[in-house]
Amino acid sequence: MMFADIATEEKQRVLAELGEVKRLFASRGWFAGTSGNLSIRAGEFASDSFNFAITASGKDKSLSTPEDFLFVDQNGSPSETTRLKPSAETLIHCEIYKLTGCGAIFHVHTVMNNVISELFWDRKSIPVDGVELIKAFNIWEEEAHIEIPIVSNFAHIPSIVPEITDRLDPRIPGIMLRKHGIYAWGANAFEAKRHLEAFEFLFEYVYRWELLQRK
Ligand SMILES: CSC[C@@H](O)[C@@H](O)C(=O)COP(=O)(O)O
Ligand SMILES: [Zn+2]
Repeated sequence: MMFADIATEEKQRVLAELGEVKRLFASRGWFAGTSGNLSIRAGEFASDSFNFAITASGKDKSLSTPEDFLFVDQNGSPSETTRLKPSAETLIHCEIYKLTGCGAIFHVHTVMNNVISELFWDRKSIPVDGVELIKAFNIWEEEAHIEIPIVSNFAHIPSIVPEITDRLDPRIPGIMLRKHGIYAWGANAFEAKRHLEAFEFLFEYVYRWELLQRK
């Protein structure tokens, strides 16, 4: 969908929702040292044509300013003239939208997600066994076992993308970057937030349980 064809109200809705999520996550300390980025799609999705609003790069995300977000297209290029720079990790958002057709993507760095990504790096995924909160991912089997994929982290962002393409599991609405952070997505901001919160809960559960087993 062309950016010019998206209604002004839809663009305003997306910016308002992003602002709200950003403030909430900032209050949880989820944007340490300018880390993290958030995006919400605006308008219709086609795998080769879509637009989304994303956090501008390198900003203090605990502050709210008129220059917090900009719209980009499916290639990560600004949809309109702006002096703002999109997140350095915009290409990861582009790829996740393309692969899933989702409506929102939230990325945060936490100590817990960094520790757990290194703890399970050898197996390239984080195992979770039968924890109730797996249901937040719409997985309803009794005692479900899931594996949350972990991919390599490179300073050169385009190098991270092929591994995401390869490892993304359609059942699991998130992917971990090694010693970097989690990307979680959903059909809309409500769902992406639910998924992100569930991931962080499960990471802490798995970490604590793992420590108890090792005693
Ligand atoms: C300042 S450390 C975090 C960054 O390197 C990056 O991983 C990140 O999440 C934020 O980058 P940004 O370009 O602001 O979206
Ligand atoms: Zn990051």
